[in-house]
Amino acid sequence: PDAWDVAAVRRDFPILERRVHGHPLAYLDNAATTQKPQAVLDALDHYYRHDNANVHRGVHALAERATVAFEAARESARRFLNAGSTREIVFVRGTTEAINLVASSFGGGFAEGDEVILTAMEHHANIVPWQLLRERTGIVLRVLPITPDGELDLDALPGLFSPRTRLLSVVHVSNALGTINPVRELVAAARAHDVPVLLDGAQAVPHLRVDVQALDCDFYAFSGHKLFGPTGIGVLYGRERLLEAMPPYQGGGEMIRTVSFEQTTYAGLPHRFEAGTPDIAGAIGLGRAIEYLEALDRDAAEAYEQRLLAYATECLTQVPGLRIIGQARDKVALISFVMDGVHPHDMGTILDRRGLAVRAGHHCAMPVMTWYGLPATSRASMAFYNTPEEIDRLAAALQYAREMLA
Ligand SMILES: Cc1ncc(COP(=O)(O)O)c(CNc2co[nH]c2=O)c1O
Repeated sequence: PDAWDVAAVRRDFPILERRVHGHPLAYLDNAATTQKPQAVLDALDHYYRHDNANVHRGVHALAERATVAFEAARESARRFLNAGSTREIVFVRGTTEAINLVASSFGGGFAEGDEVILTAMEHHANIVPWQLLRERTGIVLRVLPITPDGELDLDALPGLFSPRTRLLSVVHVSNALGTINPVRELVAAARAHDVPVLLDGAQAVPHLRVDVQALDCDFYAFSGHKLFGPTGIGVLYGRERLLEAMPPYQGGGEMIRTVSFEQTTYAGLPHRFEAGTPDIAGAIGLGRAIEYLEALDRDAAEAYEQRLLAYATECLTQVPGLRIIGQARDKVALISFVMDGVHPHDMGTILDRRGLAVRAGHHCAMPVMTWYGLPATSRASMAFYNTPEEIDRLAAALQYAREMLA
């Protein structure tokens, strides 16, 4: 019997009752953003209805309540990542801003000729910030290749380290391929060269438990909207020792202690990296999403998703002319695919007309598409509220597309 009651979980997500083009919505685009449980929607409404005020330094009741709720969300994020201290939890807009913050503040100290190791599997959010840093500082980017199955070519990793290597920045789970990278192995390899590691956790956190102390990584980034929380809020975990030595990312209120035209002193961690009025409601919503996840049986959810991935892989493999892109041994419930004779955008439209929401395109991972010689793929990305029936509808629609267009 299923330890995972998907019908009960689906009742937590109002939007899943929607119909699209006259069909029940089958939302299979979770890698782009996830849907939100009622508890998160209630938390956002409750905050604005009962507790809204600006945070920190407030001397009135509402400001105190808002500050307590905001900092409680930070504690939830700390607990979720098992960070050692809330001083290591910086609220950002999302994974993109988290990586830009590290590139700008931590990378700002890099010298011409210093090296950053990336991989060919990265999302643009973990490529372009390093290219912007390269333009400013003259650093060198080294790229770890991937294999035809969509795994990192680990044999090539040792040769990429040099005495000039300053950082290894790598995706934990690929949004284009679904690959789960062996991040503990990657951190151990970097540690052997005394090189810090940033992990892009955007696609990992909705599927896997993350323990930054066990991983021994130096930075970990994720977005609230991939974790059943609001958009516009995310978290950068930074090892306290490193954050303490980093200059501020942005200047303004909240991040200062004293300001004069002669000299300004900065706030301590983590507020030094949080200039301006934060996304208070977003942080509270994220904290609520984390509590929602913590109340679930995460082992059962992971096992359910893996069964769904196996079923979907079996169903799609049987569709004539369909090729799955990314066959790593360790994957989250995400399948990229192409079909001979049907462009992914046409495929997306056909599926949409049947209420099936998938993503078509390069998924902000153009180097991955280039590696496979493809302009784009279709991508079905599942969460623990998707069902085998939705996979059956997807497979039937793919068969239809094949008969109509190929
Ligand atoms: C691996 C990875 N890194 C970084 C990001 C950027 O996150 P953001 O700052 O919250 O936008 C994404 C978002 N990935 C996707 C966004 O839309 N479709 C996707 O696959 C991602 O999948």
